[in-house]
Amino acid sequence: MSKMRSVQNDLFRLKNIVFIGFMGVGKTTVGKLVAKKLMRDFIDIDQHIEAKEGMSISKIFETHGEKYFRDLEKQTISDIILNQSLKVISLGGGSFLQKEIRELCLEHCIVLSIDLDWESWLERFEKLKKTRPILMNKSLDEIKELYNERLPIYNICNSNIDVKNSSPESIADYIVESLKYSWELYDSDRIE
Ligand SMILES: Nc1ncnc2c1ncn2[C@@H]1O[C@H](COP(=O)(O)OP(=O)(O)OP(=O)(O)O)[C@@H](O)[C@H]1O
Ligand SMILES: O=C(O)C1=C[C@@H](O)[C@@H](O)[C@H](O)C1
Ligand SMILES: [Mg+2]
Repeated sequence: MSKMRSVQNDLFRLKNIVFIGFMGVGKTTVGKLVAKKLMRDFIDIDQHIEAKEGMSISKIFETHGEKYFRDLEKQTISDIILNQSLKVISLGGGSFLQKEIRELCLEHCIVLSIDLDWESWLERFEKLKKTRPILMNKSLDEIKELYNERLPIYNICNSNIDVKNSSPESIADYIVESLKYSWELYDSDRIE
């Protein structure tokens, strides 16, 4: 009995891994670590846009408005996903709300949602509020409403990762182990 790796399996292994989730849950922090552990290149969409535009996300919102940023986000993500493979990509927290981005990611990538409960998220709020324009000028009640509104969208994914009380390193280890397991499972299904 020999183990044959099919073309389909090779394609599965080439897929980009995409992290989604609410602002500040750790997509950038964990994505970078996962990329390193899998020896893949890492792309953070917010950082990519900042470099391309030569200004911070806050400044882009301030100068051009949110619509301009959302269009840029859609264009950037589509271009990367349709033209690159084997990457680990962390999306901006609001991008998955756009239907086109969601459909593209779900069709072409492995989509992992990083989930952090509201109480744990609140502990990070002070650190986040200066650099996330969406959090500025909003009361905590309004932010909680936004958090709850977005939850069902982040649940449209291939897998949810609950990160409460875990260090970035241990979250990344867990994700890498789970991915390797699913790749092996896929292999063993194909024993001929
Ligand atoms: N597992 C963790 N435990 C404690 N702090 C964390 C953890 N993961 C990330 N952080 C901290 O939380 C903050 C936000 O993390 P990060 O920038 O990775 O979030 P993000 O999901 O990429 O946010 P955004 O959607 O705004 O890009 C950072 O200060 C980071 O150091
Ligand atoms: O959740 C959001 O809407 C955002 C999250 C950040 O990653 C940035 O993309 C930007 O601040 C908007
Ligand atoms: Mg980020």
